[in-house]
Amino acid sequence: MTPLAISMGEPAGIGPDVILALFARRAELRLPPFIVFGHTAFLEARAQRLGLAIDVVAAQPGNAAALFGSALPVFNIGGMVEDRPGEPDTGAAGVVIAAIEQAVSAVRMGACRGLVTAPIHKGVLYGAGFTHPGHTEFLAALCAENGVEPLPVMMLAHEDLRTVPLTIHVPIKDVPQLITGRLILETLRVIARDLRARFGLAAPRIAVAGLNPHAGEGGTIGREEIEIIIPALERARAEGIDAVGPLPGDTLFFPRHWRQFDAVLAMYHDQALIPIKTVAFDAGVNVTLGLPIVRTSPDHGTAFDLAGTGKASTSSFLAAIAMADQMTTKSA
Ligand SMILES: NC(=O)C1=CN([C@@H]2O[C@H](COP(=O)(O)OP(=O)(O)OC[C@H]3O[C@@H](n4cnc5c(N)ncnc54)[C@H](O)[C@@H]3O)[C@@H](O)[C@H]2O)C=CC1
Ligand SMILES: NCC(=O)COP(=O)(O)O
Repeated sequence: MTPLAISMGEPAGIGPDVILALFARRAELRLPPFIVFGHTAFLEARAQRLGLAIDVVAAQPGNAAALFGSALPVFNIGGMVEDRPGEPDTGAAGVVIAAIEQAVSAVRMGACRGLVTAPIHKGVLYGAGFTHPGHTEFLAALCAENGVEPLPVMMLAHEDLRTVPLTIHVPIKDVPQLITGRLILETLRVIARDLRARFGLAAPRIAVAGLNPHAGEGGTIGREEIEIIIPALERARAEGIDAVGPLPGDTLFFPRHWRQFDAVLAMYHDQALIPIKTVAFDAGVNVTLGLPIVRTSPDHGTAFDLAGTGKASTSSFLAAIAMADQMTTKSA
């Protein structure tokens, strides 16, 4: 069976802990085979620290499934990575970045089915010269065809609540300038297409939040709704996209309201992520739409405070593996 690819993420964080903890329970959880793109010696050391009796073996995607029953298959990325939980080191950034690059390459070549990324620490990578805001944009760059990048769309998904931030990791002061009719329309196209293709929803219905309090209160508390969002929604509806809005962001996430929709397009990061992390921090999945590959991730970050302790919850990572498995099995 073609394995899933998992990128190791920030070594000072909980990503490696959670991968190892889940691998240790792979039979009980009936996990699909996966191969970790990371550093073998580091993963051995972290497993030992956590008291997990795991054999770590250098592998290739082609033999990962056969090894998975007896040892953790790792596509080794050369470099120096020390087992120092909670103590990030920019010296390991090259391995973290190369792990993502190699994993994407394996998925694009068909050697792996889909990609699950463990969390990276953006501040640490920026300190080492990484210029992409996060995985989402980096993955789009890695998936460029003839120099043209696909529009990557971040979705946080849990059961029937799915939220999408239109603008992602940008300062809040820049948000109004970044909200354009074109970005709204193109994002809605990606959401509608991937809700059909990846989530199997035949007729997706998308709610769109306003930017301003009370969605601008008829233009008296801001005019972005009237000047930008409403015209974009009219164009989307003319293309057959079932988009409703702009709806006030504060009442949209009242369960009776969001349950009427298959996804909510929010205008900025926290408007989209606070609701899902409030109702489903343990089981939310970050899935990137718009890419030619399947990519999922847990909704949490590196949690330096828990790294190396064995106390991190594995639920969200498990949900991310299950979603990648389901999406790639369907399309296989
Ligand atoms: N996909 C990714 O690569 C993501 C990366 N990050 C990055 O992670 C770093 C830290 O971000 P924070 O805002 O501190 O968020 P965080 O999710 O790392 O931690 C927030 C709080 O939640 C707790 N927590 C997180 N995951 C947990 C788990 N599995 N089990 C139990 N408790 C858990 C932490 O202990 C902490 O108290 C940042 O650099 C951020 O950019 C954040 C989200 C996703
Ligand atoms: N807040 C979500 C997050 O930080 C994940 O970003 P990305 O690395 O998936 O782009």
